[in-house]
Amino acid sequence: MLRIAVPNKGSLSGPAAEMLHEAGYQQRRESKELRIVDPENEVEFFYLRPRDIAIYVSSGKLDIGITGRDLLIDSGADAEEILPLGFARSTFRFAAKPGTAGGVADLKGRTIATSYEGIVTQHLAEQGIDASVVHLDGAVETAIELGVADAIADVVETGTSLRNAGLEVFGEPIMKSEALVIRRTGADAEEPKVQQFLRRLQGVLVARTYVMMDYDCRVEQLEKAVALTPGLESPTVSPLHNEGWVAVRAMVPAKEAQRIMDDLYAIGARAILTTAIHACRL
Ligand SMILES: Nc1ncnc2c1ncn2[C@@H]1O[C@H](COP(=O)(O)OP(=O)(O)OP(=O)(O)O)[C@@H](O)[C@H]1O
Ligand SMILES: O=P(O)(O)OC[C@H]1O[C@H](OP(=O)(O)OP(=O)(O)O)[C@H](O)[C@@H]1O
Ligand SMILES: [Mg+2]
Repeated sequence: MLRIAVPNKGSLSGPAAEMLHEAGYQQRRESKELRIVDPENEVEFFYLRPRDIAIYVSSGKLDIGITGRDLLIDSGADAEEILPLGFARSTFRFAAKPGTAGGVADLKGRTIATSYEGIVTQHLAEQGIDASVVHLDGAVETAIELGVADAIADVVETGTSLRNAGLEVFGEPIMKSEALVIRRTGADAEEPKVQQFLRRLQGVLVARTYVMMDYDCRVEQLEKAVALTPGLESPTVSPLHNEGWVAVRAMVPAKEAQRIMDDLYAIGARAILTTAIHACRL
């Protein structure tokens, strides 16, 4: 049975459960459940604090886990990413009151509050900056106002939390994060159960990113049309009863679907339809 760590709270937990559900796995019914077994799929899910997941996975007691790249790196645990999942995207940045700091060099001798002490300490060491780091559990934006720190280092997504606290980012982003599937560093990459799990999640990612497009076009326009919709391998082209016409079917990126439909229409394609993909194995 494959043993998988899943975030039990916070920004990662809802989207992770949703993705696992879309991949056909049973998920817990109520938020207090700590562990469930999905016998049909031969997996067991452990609902753990997002921060602890890399540590469990690195211990080898759990095979894989879902966590954020920032949490993985911050933990210092001996685990590595094997599949980025495209949700909980964020950057990790320094921020301070406007005008107090222009770059990381200005942090020399200052105090920085953060919930990600590992990332910040490592980054400051790499930059050769001697500064103090204060660990806080959350809501670090308030630390400056209350005089606990001169600057903060925190997760930034929309920037709303910083704006609300009257703070401004400075310096280059320290890292970009998103949700990941992780495993113990150097664990068997070919393990069939792990591979099957990854294929299912990849199927969800593809189903979310692509739509299926169908259209009819004149044979003379086929080359131009196929250049607009090359598909993943190559589009399916079938004859139509009307001579001189073909039906074409190809996967296209969902974000580009409307533009592609306009371009196909402009070269004479008709009956252009898109349909959602619910699941797939490439
Ligand atoms: N507003 C956000 N937008 C996108 N990702 C976020 C956001 N806040 C946190 N994350 C990501 O979520 C992960 C942190 O999860 P965690 O549950 O520890 O914190 P949280 O989502 O802030 O929840 P809480 O602080 O309420 O416990 C990190 O990978 C982080 O990058
Ligand atoms: O740039 P934004 O879109 O505002 O998102 C970033 C904020 O979201 C998270 O805070 P959360 O609400 O989880 O509170 P926390 O600080 O207690 O973790 C994170 O710690 C930032 O404060
Ligand atoms: Mg938080």
